[in-house]
Amino acid sequence: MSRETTVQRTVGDTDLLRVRNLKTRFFTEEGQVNAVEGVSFDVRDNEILGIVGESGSGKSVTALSVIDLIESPGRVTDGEVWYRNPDLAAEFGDDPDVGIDGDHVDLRTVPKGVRRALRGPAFSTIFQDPMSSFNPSITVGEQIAEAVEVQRRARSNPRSTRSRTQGYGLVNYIVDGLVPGRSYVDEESMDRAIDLLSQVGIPDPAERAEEYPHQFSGGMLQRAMIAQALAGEPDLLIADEPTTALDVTIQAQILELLREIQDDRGMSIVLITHDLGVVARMCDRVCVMYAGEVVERGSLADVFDNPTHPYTQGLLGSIPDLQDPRPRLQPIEGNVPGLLDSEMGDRCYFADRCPKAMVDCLEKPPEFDVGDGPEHRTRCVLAERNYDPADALSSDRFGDGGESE
Ligand SMILES: Nc1ncnc2c1ncn2[C@@H]1O[C@H](COP(=O)(O)OP(=O)(O)OP(=O)(O)O)[C@@H](O)[C@H]1O
Ligand code: NI
Repeated sequence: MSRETTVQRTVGDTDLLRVRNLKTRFFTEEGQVNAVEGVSFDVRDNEILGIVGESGSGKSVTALSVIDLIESPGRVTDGEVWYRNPDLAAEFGDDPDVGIDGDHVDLRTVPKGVRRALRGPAFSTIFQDPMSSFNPSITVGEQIAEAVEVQRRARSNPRSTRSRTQGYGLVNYIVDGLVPGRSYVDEESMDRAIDLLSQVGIPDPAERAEEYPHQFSGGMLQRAMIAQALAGEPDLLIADEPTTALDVTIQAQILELLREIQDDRGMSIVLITHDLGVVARMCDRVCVMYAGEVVERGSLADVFDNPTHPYTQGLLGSIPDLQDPRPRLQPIEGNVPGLLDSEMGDRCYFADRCPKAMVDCLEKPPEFDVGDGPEHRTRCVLAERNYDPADALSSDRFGDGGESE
């Protein structure tokens, strides 16, 4: 599917994904938590997009919202997720309920089952903890072969994308519901699994395929998880802190591997990390998140060479030496807010930690065009005016406990 998509795509249209004004809330006993607060970004073909920010800034929830994996008490309440897929666009072309824009389909408007069916062949994910992606009682090879099999059955169905994806969804659903210990993968799928294990750099892949997850080291299991994620030949791989738990040497190897597979397959990666060193080394473009918003975005050079938002400046002020194993971030003073709707208010969320906060910041800043590159945007009034100490905001202007005395 991904190859066809590449051939058929509109000339000049390089956006695989366009996320617009995405909002995700958790409805908790303490109140409504605005975890994602109107996030917009694009993922291009063949790129690695970084999403960076402190813990609790909304990176993971943003990614889960894109692939429709938010669970109760959470819900995506607003926004659009435009995915480029000509087959899907043609399939739903005459459906008045589905948003279509050229080859792009707004996934928030397609049936749930179709969306679920896209996980695997369109989008796949890897996480910090590879153990969570594997069943401890089934061999690694079998689990990867299963992913291959599901994908193959989906492809062998000659009918339309809709029935194909629905078929996939159904199979996926059935596979998910089966008890552990099954062993029905055929030889061809197992061969493919072994091939995938070898592609991600696992030595003696045929032997390793017969082992169980606990027999793998952390780095090797991370590789196996990547193999599993590649089984469906996805257009987009979402990697959420894929190397955080690994030691520096293994981390470098896994990053190298991600770079390689991205290159070889021409796929796109969204790389979520709190580590600016990783962003600098891996990413083509960057979104900086704070308190559920993208506060600055642009090319790596835009954001790293000319950071405009004081939050980005703060993060970059704390960028570590890549060779230096000491702690990664010197935290900016103060804490990420709790994101309770009742405490957020209509202001710049960073103002109470910002060394350049002004009276203007009591109003919520829009996304400004920085003007130094075609796509450099920032949610800070400093894009339009200089800091003036006469307008400085004293901490007692926040009635919400944001003062840092
Ligand atoms: N199930 C939930 N219920 C309530 N709030 C939640 C839930 N899941 C996430 N949140 C809130 O959403 C916000 C964003 O969380 P998220 O996990 O996206 O942060 P993150 O940037 O990925 O952080 P980290 O670097 O620690 O992974 C946080 O304030 C978090 O408390
Ligand atoms: Ni996270």
